Amino acid sequence: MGIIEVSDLRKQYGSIPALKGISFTVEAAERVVVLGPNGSGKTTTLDILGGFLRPTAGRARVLGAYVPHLPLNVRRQMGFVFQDKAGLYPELTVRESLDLFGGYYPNPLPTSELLEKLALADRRDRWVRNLSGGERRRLELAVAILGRPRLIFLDEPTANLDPEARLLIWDLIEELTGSGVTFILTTHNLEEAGRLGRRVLLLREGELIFDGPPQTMIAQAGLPYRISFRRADAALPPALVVRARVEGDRITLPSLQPDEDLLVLRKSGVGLEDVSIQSPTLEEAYLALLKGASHEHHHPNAITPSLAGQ
Ligand SMILES: Nc1ncnc2c1ncn2[C@@H]1O[C@H](COP(=O)(O)OP(=O)(O)OP(=O)(O)O)[C@@H](O)[C@H]1O
Repeated sequence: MGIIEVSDLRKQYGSIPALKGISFTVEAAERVVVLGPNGSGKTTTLDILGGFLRPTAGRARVLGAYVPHLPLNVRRQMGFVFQDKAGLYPELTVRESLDLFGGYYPNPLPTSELLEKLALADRRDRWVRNLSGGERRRLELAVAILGRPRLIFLDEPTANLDPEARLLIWDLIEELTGSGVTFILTTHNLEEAGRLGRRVLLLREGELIFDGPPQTMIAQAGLPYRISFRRADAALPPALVVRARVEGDRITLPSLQPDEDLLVLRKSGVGLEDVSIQSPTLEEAYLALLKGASHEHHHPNAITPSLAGQ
């Protein structure tokens, strides 16, 4: 049984279809990044899985219970950082907040350990109302993990954070995954998605158009690699010269088969120096797949055959 099992989930806000029937399963200790443009249904998905929002149709089972009625013993195993929805009390200090929320759980992490982990030790006596945005986010994360949850939802956990705070959060997420915690998070930062996401769910207009590892997403987009090398005297083979971009003594060649093209180059006697092969980025793949999906999306089943097998 998966930690999360979603089947043909739909959400309609009046006449707005926010989710048009998505299905997926998440296993223990997976780290799933939900990607998609503004309004594609990411927050709606997390809200439904957290038990905060009733789906219009379809089913979602979380830790063995069906949403939206998640019993207390299930909710105690879940942690959340949601945009602008954290129930922090402005008139409490950081330490008082952790002590208060810790009281809700049978075996909370010690406050001192949380302060240390989230680099909040020197802010322990500051009122929540006076915390900076980044400090507040770190406190929200501390509250999310203090009950030792098995499943953590993070909606844009590092939005507007400085690079240091972002790294601290990435390290914490990786550490917790190592101890078996399951994460489902959203981000608009493709670097973050590539770093954290062992699996990507890509939403567009309420439809799931890709589900798989970031590397597969890059491959799926069918974008060229870039072979780059320094110019030598010999001419490029005519088959490749039409694709080459020349800048000073550096030549860049877009290539769908970099290994084959390199072989052709080497055989042709072109002296290659400083050769590098650059893969398309996750961001390029993201943009390409969304464009492909927009092309398809007037058809009733918007998942293209090549994506459907993922
Ligand atoms: N309470 C609501 N009432 C009406 N429409 C809503 C409501 N909440 C969300 N929507 C609409 O549902 C769609 C999906 O919204 P959702 O917040 O899930 O998108 P998102 O992918 O999280 O976007 P973002 O990246 O901007 O956070 C959008 O068109 C949004 O306007």
